[in-house]
Amino acid sequence: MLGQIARRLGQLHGQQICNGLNGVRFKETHRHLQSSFKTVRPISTIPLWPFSSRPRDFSQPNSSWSPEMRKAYDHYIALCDTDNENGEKTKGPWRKLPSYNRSIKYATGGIHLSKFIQAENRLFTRSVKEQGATFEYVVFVNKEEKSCVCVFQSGRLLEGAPGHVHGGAIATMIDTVTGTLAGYLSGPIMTANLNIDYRNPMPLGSVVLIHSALDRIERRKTFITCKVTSTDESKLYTEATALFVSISVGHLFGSRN
Ligand SMILES: CCCCCCCC(=O)SCCNC(=O)CCNC(=O)[C@H](O)C(C)(C)COP(=O)(O)OP(=O)(O)OC[C@H]1O[C@@H](n2cnc3c(N)ncnc32)[C@H](O)[C@@H]1OP(=O)(O)O
Repeated sequence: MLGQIARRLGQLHGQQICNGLNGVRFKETHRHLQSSFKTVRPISTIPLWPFSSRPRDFSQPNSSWSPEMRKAYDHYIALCDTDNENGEKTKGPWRKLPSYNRSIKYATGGIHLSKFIQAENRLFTRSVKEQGATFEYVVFVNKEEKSCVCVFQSGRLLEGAPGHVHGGAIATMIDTVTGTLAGYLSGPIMTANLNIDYRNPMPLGSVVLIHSALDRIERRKTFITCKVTSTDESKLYTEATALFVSISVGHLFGSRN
């Protein structure tokens, strides 16, 4: 079978070159081959394993980010750990968290497991492929202060009231950011309670900061507070409190222990 495929590929390749011998297409094919050879990577840089072993981080800047989103991102990146010219690490109070399109990818080897376990599933906030259409966001945590900040740019598919962000989309982001902080501090958790006060309508396409901080931990309960503001923090859009309960992985499979 493999032999047949190889032979057929060889035939097709041959056909293309033979066709090219009859005129202009030869020059085109020749030019194409020449330029292809110029861009061929040295063998040492070609990965032996054809699948990437690193999941894609969806919270990297992309062309849909507005200058305001990029400015806020750059502001927090500058406060993260950096490598100076001598290769030494300079400690910063903030750390950028990666963001994958499935939670399973945070686990060691998760990128491979995700190809087998419910492979079609996607994290809600990362489920639309078109950049900028829904949720563009990046989360930074401050371990010392037990807080985090998310820079969030809403996309055109998140409309609720005309020209403004849907309350459910705002709730989604609040759940995501407070849940990320609770998980960072307490390990595996699930949202038990979310209280939201919508103070001002949020214009669609705007960039906001979602600030979350630990209120307290009581036994299995992690209480988080949250405020959503404009990037200069002059305008308050939303306030919330959230309760997360620590769970065992078995809880997701119906076990209560
Ligand atoms: C990378 C992206 C991160 C995104 C994060 C997003 C996270 C999510 O959206 S999760 C999805 C939404 N949440 C759910 O589906 C959870 C559904 N609920 C459950 O599974 C369970 O009710 C669960 C896990 C919350 C609690 O159940 P269980 O483990 O049996 O805990 P239980 O013993 O009843 O309660 C533990 C404590 O929490 C308290 N508690 C539980 N639920 C609540 C509640 N709704 N309100 C107040 N307190 C509560 C209990 O009173 C108890 O308190 P205490 O320790 O003082 O006695």
